[in-house]
Amino acid sequence: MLQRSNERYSYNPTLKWNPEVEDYFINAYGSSHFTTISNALTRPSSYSCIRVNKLNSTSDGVIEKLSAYLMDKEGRFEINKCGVDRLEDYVLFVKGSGPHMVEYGDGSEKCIKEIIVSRKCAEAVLRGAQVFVPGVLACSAHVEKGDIVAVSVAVEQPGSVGKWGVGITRGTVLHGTQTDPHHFERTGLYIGQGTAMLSRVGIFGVLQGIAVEITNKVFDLPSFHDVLKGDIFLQNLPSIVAAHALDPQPGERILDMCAAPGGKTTAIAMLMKDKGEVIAVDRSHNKVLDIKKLALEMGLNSITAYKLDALKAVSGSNASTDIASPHCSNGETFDSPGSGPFLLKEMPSVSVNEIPPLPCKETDLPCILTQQDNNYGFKFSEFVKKILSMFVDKSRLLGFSSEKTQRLLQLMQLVKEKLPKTVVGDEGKTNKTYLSKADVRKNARRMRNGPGRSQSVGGKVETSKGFSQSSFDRVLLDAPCSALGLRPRLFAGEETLQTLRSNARYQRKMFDQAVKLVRAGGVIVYSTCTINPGENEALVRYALDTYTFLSLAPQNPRIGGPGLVGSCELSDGKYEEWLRPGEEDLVQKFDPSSPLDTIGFFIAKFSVGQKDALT
Ligand SMILES: C[S@@+](CC[C@H](N)C(=O)[O-])C[C@H]1O[C@@H](n2cnc3c(N)ncnc32)[C@H](O)[C@@H]1O
Repeated sequence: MLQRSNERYSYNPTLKWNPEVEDYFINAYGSSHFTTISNALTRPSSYSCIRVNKLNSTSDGVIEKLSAYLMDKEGRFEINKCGVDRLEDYVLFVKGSGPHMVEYGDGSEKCIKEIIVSRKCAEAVLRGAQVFVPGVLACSAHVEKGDIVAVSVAVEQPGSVGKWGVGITRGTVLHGTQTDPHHFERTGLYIGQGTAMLSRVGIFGVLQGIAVEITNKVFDLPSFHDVLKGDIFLQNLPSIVAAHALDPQPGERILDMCAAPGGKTTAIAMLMKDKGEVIAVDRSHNKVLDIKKLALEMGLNSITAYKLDALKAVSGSNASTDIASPHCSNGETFDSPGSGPFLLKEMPSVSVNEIPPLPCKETDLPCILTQQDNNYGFKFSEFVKKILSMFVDKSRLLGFSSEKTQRLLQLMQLVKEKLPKTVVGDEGKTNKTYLSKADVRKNARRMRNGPGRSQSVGGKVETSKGFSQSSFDRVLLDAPCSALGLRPRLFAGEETLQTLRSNARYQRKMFDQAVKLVRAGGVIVYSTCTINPGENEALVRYALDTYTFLSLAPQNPRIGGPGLVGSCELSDGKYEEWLRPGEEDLVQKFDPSSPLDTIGFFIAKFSVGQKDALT
């Protein structure tokens, strides 16, 4: 048996990149600096940055309330004002610690029980979160509620045909011996130890809740889940700085083009003292609900949120949308479906009883799909994929990360609940019962909007048809991007030069819309949470060269470093141009390895002169 008591596992991950991307970054940053950045990305920032909602009357004494909350955590966390000019009176840093050596085991000679979590789950744990049920991939046999478990992470490994994969499926049982097929993953990267809040059966039997409460963490940062809701907001320092760069004034009309979950939208509304109009749009229905919920929690009335594709933000605009959307900073994958005719119309009838009981394992999926095809003589797999394709980026459909699988399972459950009740006869012929048109419409709405919608604040989301040209004083484009600045990051190999360039094309199309929407004399702020110059400095070059009436404007506060000057030759022989001398100090680039210890981030602020007829 594998004995883990008193063994020590140091936290020392190496970030894996696609080799082409690595070469490109080395060219941009220099070899040793890029290694430093890459290493910094594998660690969380050493502090949590908290924005206090000054406008909320209950926020009085929030520092005291926060201190009391942190004191309850055995006084492990120090709280300080951030010390940055203009942010000093409302931005706090809560200092964490790490990496720590964790002693795995309960001190006894017994074989240690373990769980393996998905990478996304591990990244959240390293930032202070607990392990939630959907994040658990595998678990030792016989784990019971209250057991001490060691938590490790399944990081993507090179698989067959050049693809990356975790090589482990949800629900896997770990046997604790060296002959366990998952021994390799189990000797992987350990991120802490905690107490199981559910038994093994429970963990794989429910869809949500805390699976493990982490007690010994490799990185010790507090969890702010549900703490002082409405009074404080956990936000990265550069995001707060981006809202300041926009410099919104009370009474103005502001557009936040990619706004969900609303971190910067609410920061902007606060800076405007909630006077004026902040229009926040996002293309995802559920995410628009998130913005509305946050605005309501914070008591901000100046915010109006709409569902809108920012590529069509100018009313009457017919910008092409045939470019794959980047996966954005918050790990967004499930966008709500578009408004096209929903597939219930074409939905075949299925025997409700035959849809496999949930939960089932990811490995079961191909089997379920084929079985259903065989059983019913229609392509059940196509049916499920069709539903899925409305929620996830098609190109990543086959990736089946644990979150996606979980979502698929939820969807299948929903399908099961909402399908017309049919009975399969002896000969396999179906006797159909039909739903009324109203039921069909209601079901379609439920499936489109997700099960939680009726519980959400506001429930309804308005779709905007776009806005008139030059109708905003200021526009923030916090663009969806490759998110290669987010920390901690345990794997980066999924991004290729091709995906990075596709992101850049997408961002330029969005920027074109921003330029049309802002008035002459107004301001555009462009930001990303990536260190990729193709999505940052090259966007600035595109903007300045395409729209000669734009100029880079100074930012206040400016605490980030300079942008990259120069250009680089790409693999297809084309050149990517970055900044020109003199421009570098007008943008701010947050380097994750700098003493500010932030995520990687980029901000450019443009002043808009007299627009020419072409825009
Ligand atoms: C970087 S996140 C925005 C974070 C947000 N600004 C904040 O501070 O909380 C990018 C957002 O862009 C949205 N998005 C992606 N493509 C979009 C599009 N075509 N139109 C509108 N929103 C889009 C995503 O849904 C995601 O919420």
